[in-house]
Amino acid sequence: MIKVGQGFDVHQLVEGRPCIIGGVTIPHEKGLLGHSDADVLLHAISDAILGAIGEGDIGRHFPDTDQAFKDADSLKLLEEVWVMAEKRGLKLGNLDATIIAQRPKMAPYIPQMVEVIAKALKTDQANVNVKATTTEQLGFTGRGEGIAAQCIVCLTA
Ligand SMILES: Nc1ccn([C@@H]2O[C@H](COP(=O)(O)O)[C@@H](O)[C@H]2O)c(=O)n1
Ligand SMILES: C[C@@]1(CO)OP(=O)(O)OP(=O)(O)OC[C@H]1O
Repeated sequence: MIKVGQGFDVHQLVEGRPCIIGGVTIPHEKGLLGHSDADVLLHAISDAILGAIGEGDIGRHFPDTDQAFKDADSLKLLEEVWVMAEKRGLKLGNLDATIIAQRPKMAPYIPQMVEVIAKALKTDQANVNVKATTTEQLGFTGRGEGIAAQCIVCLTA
């Protein structure tokens, strides 16, 4: 059995917040705003997994109206989502994710993101691909107002 899912998320970039992406804190003059730590990449991955198993999205499981998730570590949320996939007898086939950001430069941090994500999903790093693109200064990402991420996953029984 093969299950596929896709996820997409956006968070605003503001001053006074840490810039945490893929479980890695990246030095930057702005950080991502959210109820949780606003890790846009881990949210897109979580939503892709939840999509693959027909379980809606992270807002359904970890509501932003619940103080329990205020400043929540999104890596812990991803680990909880992964338990739901494992309970269905599923393993990660592979995932492919894209961070959409004009700045900061993600490339130096991507190997560490892959390591963190592979560990959370109990898989080989070869099954996890993370990449980044600018939008050539166009749109909200291009103006540095926010960062987006998207992900597709393939889960196998
Ligand atoms: N925030 C980003 C955006 C891009 N990269 C890397 O730079 C390459 C060129 O980006 P383009 O948008 O001009 O295609 C891209 O392939 C990424 O490797 C990055 O590290 N951080
Ligand atoms: C992650 C959660 C946790 O309350 O809060 P946010 O950081 O606001 O992130 P979002 O991508 O809007 O998803 C909703 C919530 O699940």
